[in-house]
Amino acid sequence: MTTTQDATTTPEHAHVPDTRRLAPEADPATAPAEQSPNATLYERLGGCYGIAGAVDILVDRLFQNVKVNANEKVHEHHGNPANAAGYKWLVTSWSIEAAGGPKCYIGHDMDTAHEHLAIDTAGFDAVAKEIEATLDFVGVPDPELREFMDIIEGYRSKVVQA
Ligand code: HEM
Repeated sequence: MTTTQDATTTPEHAHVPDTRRLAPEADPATAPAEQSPNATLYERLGGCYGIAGAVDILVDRLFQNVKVNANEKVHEHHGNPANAAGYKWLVTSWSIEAAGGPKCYIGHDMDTAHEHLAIDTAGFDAVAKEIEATLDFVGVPDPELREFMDIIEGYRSKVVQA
């Protein structure tokens, strides 16, 4: 027997969970239930769950982005799916610290991390576009989105070394 979808009901899968809204219930330690008016950007982005959720999507997109991977040295890293999990951890923890959250980043500073990659302005712009599009995609409000993009822009001169 086959079942038919009732057009008047919303199918289960149509509901896309908002990871930022889930954060307080999911992890009260990192995302306070009540946000004070002077909450850090880290808190306003939804704490560890909000940031990790965005980075999960971002890194998958970066690994597939044609402009980002036009740089052969970048592609040596981003072209290998085995690098995804570790890279997601590093970018998540870097972002947590950059947004004013707890100290947890164990990777290199931004100069050292990118010095062997010969990243040019076009490469940086391609990544910045993906970061902005991803924050928008997961529903980060405009003030928080702008604040985080200003932080990213502040690292341009350290990352662009070509
Ligand atoms: C402000 C912007 C950026 C941030 C915050 C950032 C963040 C990071 C972090 C946290 C790491 C890990 C460092 C480590 O392994 O210790 C990393 C490595 C890397 N980044 Fe970036 N990145 C930025 C821009 C870019 C751009 C524009 C590209 C390419 C066009 C890029 C490509 C890479 C690659 C390929 C690696 C891995 C290098 C390796 O392990 O050989 N990044 N980045």
